[in-house]
Amino acid sequence: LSGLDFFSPSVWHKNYPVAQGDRQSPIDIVPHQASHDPSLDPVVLNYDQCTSTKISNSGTSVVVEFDDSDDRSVIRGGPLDNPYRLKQFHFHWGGKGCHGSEHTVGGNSYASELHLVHWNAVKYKTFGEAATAPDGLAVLGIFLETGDDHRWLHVITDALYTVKYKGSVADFKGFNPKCLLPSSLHYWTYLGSLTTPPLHESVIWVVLKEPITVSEKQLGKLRTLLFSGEEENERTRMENNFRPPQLLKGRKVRSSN
Ligand SMILES: Cc1cc(C)cc(S(N)(=O)=O)c1
Ligand SMILES: [Zn+2]
Repeated sequence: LSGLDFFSPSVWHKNYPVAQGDRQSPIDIVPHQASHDPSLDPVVLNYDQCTSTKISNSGTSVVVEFDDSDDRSVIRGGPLDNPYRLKQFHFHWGGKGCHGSEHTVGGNSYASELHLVHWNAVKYKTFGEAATAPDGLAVLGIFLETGDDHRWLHVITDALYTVKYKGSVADFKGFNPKCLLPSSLHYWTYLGSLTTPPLHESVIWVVLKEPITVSEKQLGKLRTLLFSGEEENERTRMENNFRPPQLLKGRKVRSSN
């Protein structure tokens, strides 16, 4: 089995017909076609009280989970009518030297993309319920470009050996993702979906314009993860776990200032 069998966007529509829906993600963002909307407020991230709980290998990415039993860490403002509670973050990346972001900008990919997933706990009782509602989730997308080492990413990459195989989970406490934010919170926003099955059309996307910088060495450590489980005799490296851009289908992308 090649890595392709573990991550095959081109066949998802067979089991998930919504893959060909009207608000699928990711998309190619064309900056000059995005409409600047002066009514768009800045996005506000209250991550001060948030701490992580677990790190896991979901079989498609490495996921850091948070305690979302109260509003200790939320995103609000921007295009959002309510505060959305931080649930988890994860990454998408390419193969050695290849690009691996999901959203592209003017047709250009970044090396990787970080997704901070939040849910609308004002309107919905559980994450699962929010994940199927049109305004249920808000995902903050941050591009990663290669250059110098990121001074805090090593906290995550140093823990990856504990979750090498699909299905593994390990304690991962005390990590605050505010250290992964770029200096500017200027963003593009549009209505979209989860980018891996079940591809629910439940995401308000907020994609930051400014990338963060990580080193090729740090990205390479993400590729030591495996798509496969410990019991499988195939050792399939986790890489190229990104879905390509989907059709805009008439949607408008708005731009904060
Ligand atoms: C399947 C899935 C679940 C979650 C929570 C988030 C995503 S994504 N990549 O759209 O942020 C995908
Ligand atoms: Zn994602």
